[in-house]
Amino acid sequence: MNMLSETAVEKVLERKMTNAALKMSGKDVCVFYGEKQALYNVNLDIRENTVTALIGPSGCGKSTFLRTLNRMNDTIDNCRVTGRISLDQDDIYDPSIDVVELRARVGMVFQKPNPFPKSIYENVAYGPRIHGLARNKAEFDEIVESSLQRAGLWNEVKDRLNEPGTGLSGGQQQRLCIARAVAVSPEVILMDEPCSALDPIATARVEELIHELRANFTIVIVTHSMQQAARVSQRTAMFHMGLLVEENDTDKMFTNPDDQRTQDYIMGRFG
Ligand SMILES: Nc1ncnc2c1ncn2[C@@H]1O[C@H](COP(=O)(O)OP(=O)(O)OP(=O)(O)O)[C@@H](O)[C@H]1O
Repeated sequence: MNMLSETAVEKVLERKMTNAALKMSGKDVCVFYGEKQALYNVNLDIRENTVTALIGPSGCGKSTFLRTLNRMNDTIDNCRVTGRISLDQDDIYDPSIDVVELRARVGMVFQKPNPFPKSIYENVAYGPRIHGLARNKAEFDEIVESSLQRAGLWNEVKDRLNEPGTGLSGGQQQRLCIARAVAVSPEVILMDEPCSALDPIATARVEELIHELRANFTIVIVTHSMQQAARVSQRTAMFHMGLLVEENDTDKMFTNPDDQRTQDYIMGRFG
């Protein structure tokens, strides 16, 4: 966060953590791809202003669970979700839910940076435009600037807002995608291995950003990197073969996990 000192940010976060309210909740979530079941009765709470990391070996269902949180699975043919997933108590699979609005409230950042083939400015202004969040140029300018500020990218791009987003470096493109997600004022941001295509310096920058974004957003991140989960999250959920085997405070998870499978995974014994 650019406007507050680090100590001020820590204080805000500390206050928010102690009162962290339930933001989303999965109850008995099962997911099927055709005949194949990918998730089995997952129960997981996502707390406000908290970074929740989803970890586990390849194919365990982390991304599948992440995608249930904003119904991205709807876009996959033959994918079926059962159970209940709520956002502020409301069932997001209820037929009355407007999926476009849901995805504005629960935004997503993908593995590979995927800016639109448009200018940096337009990449950020696009969402606010389709959701009618600004009335005139001044309001769009304000959203674009504040979103780029929040994504820690403003100073690097403020003099070239009309240049293509695809001309930025990989790390800058990913921060542009984060600015794009932030621009529609989501409540929750889902991140599916957001650093897997980035070098260590760009990764560190995005991790720092995740830490700052927590003051204003609830974040759920899928990561293959245990070190990353330990660095960025406060809660960690460990999946194995479609089951949620453990959910715990991140510190505990990485020092003294309750489940043997978590221990084995953390020690590199499988996956
Ligand atoms: N579109 C799909 N169609 C059919 N099966 C799928 C599809 N997507 C995922 N699966 C299967 O569902 C299971 C869980 O996959 P998922 O991608 O959620 O795991 P993951 O833990 O995120 O894995 P990775 O770390 O490798 O990305 C796997 O067996 C996978 O093959």
